Parts: sequence; C-alpha cells; structure tokens
Amino acid sequence: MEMLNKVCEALELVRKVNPLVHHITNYVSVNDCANITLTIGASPVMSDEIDDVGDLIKISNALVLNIGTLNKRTIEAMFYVGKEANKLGIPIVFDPVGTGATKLRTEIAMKIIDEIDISVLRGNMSEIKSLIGLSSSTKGVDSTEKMEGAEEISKLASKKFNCVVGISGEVDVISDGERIYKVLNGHSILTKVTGTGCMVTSLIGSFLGAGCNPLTSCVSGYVVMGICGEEVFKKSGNNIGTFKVKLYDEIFNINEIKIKEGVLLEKC
Ligand SMILES: Nc1ncnc2c1ncn2[C@@H]1O[C@H](COP(=O)(O)OP(=O)(O)O)[C@@H](O)[C@H]1O
Ligand SMILES: Cc1ncsc1CCOP(=O)(O)O
Ligand SMILES: [Mg+2]
Repeated sequence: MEMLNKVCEALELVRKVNPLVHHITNYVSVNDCANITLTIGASPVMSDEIDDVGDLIKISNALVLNIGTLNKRTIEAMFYVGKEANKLGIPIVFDPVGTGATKLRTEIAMKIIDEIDISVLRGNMSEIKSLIGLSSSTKGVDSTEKMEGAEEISKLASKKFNCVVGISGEVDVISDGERIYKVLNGHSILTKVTGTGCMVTSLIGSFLGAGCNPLTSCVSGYVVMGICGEEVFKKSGNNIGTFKVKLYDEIFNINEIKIKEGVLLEKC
C-alpha cells in the first residue's frame, strides 16, 4: 500500500533530518512530549514566553500548539508564534485539548483555526465534534463520544478547516478532505496514561518538521503510537506505572520491519 511506504519513508526521514520542533504545550505532559519527540528522532524545544518564541520559531522546522493548560499569557504567545510560523512557512499541528468542555477552550480553539494556517488538527472525538458545531459531551480532556461517523466527521472537519484532521480513539480516523485512512492499531491502556494524545501530536509535529506532508505525518503519528502501545502491552501487560517508560523504549526502537509486521492501516 502506498501510504504504508510513505509511513516507512517518514520514519527514515525524521531520523535523517532531526528537525527542531517548537512546542507551546501543557504543563501536564510537557516532559512526555519532549521525550517522545527525541525518541522518534527529532529535537524538542518548549517555550511559551512571548519574548522568546519569535527567535525560536526562526530556527524551528515545525510548531506544536496544544491548549491543554491554556492561560492568558500562553494564549497570547500561541497567536504570536502561530502567525510568525505562517509567515516563515513552518508547518503547525494543533491539539485542541478539552475543546467543548469549557467556553474558553472552544472559543480559543476556533480563533486559532480561524486566524492561523494549521497543517494538522489532531484531537479526540469530543473535541473535533465540538469544533464543527455538533452536540458533543466530554469529560474534561477525555472523550465521551463514540467513534460512529468518524469517517464523515473527519472529512467534514478537514474541508471546513482546510487542514488534515486526525480523530483518535479505538480506531484513529484521518482525512485530508478527500481521502480517509483508518489506523486500527492501539490498545485501551493508552487511555489510562495521561498525555498519549499530546504525544501523538508531538510525533505528528516531528514528521511535519522532517518535511513529510500533513496527511502522511498524521497517519505516521498514529501508526507509531498504535503499534508501539500494542507492543508494550504485549510485553508488559497492565503495568501502568512503567508503561510510559517502556513506550519510549519501543518508539526509540521502531523500524520499518516492525511497522510492516504490525500495521493495521485501511484506506476507506
Ligand atoms: N479504546 C482504545 N483502544 C485502542 N487505542 C486507543 C483507544 N482510545 C485511544 N487509543 C489510542 O490512544 C492514543 C491517544 O488517543 P486519545 O486517548 O483518544 O487522545 P486524547 O488523549 O487526546 O484524548 C491514540 O494513539 C489512540 O489511537
Ligand atoms: C489531564 C490534562 N489536563 C490538562 S492537559 C492534560 C493532559 C491531556 O493529555 P491527553 O489529551 O493526551 O490525554
Ligand atoms: Mg488530548
């Protein structure tokens, strides 16, 4: 399958290019995002100070915006650096954490999508549904929505926001407005460790920074997290405390052979 080869090429490319990925992200999973960026072969830098981000984005290859613990100061920095990234042609992945749960999150996420050119929007079903104006329930940062209709919703959201949209869940669904891919890899244990969605977003940022296109970057992020999450569970079972550390090991050691053996990727 053509996309599978692109995912393998993306892995090779990120390790060759070693892109710098600038993050403005949340203080819950910031360290996990930095580590996951390193494990895939990119380099992370985290900064949300408005007097600092303008210089950093000039030397970065991609930008991750994540509103998990947004506040007035980081919101201002996100708009500033997002617009600078657009001027410089640096790709952006946006994670609208908790959208739908609060007015502030929904309003800021909508404004980011409206004013900043985003390459990939990645969130769970509750977040994406709320952004396209569908009624949606949430549990804070976690989804309480079923994945039913995810194919159409991802396509609709992609067309509406003019970017690739990746909806995560038991099956991850990705669309560029025309094509739809499904990644069936993953394990429910991934929902028991905080920050796994944020980490997928950092993986996507790493692939974007390496020069991969938004669709390939998004599919690759989900494939890597899905296969590696499954693998850690197979080896270690329900040992939640050590899961994340083993996930780093697994992602660091992912290769083309393991991807081709383990991948469950479908084109709709
Ligand atoms: N029920 C599930 N079964 C298998 N994998 C899942 C399940 N729910 C989520 N995942 C995986 O966990 C990762 C994070 O997704 P998710 O928990 O939906 O994001 P978020 O943490 O942003 O809400 C993704 O790689 C996704 O494929
Ligand atoms: C628990 C929590 N609260 C604010 S951000 C955050 C982390 C969310 O991470 P993810 O969306 O990857 O589960
Ligand atoms: Mg999330």
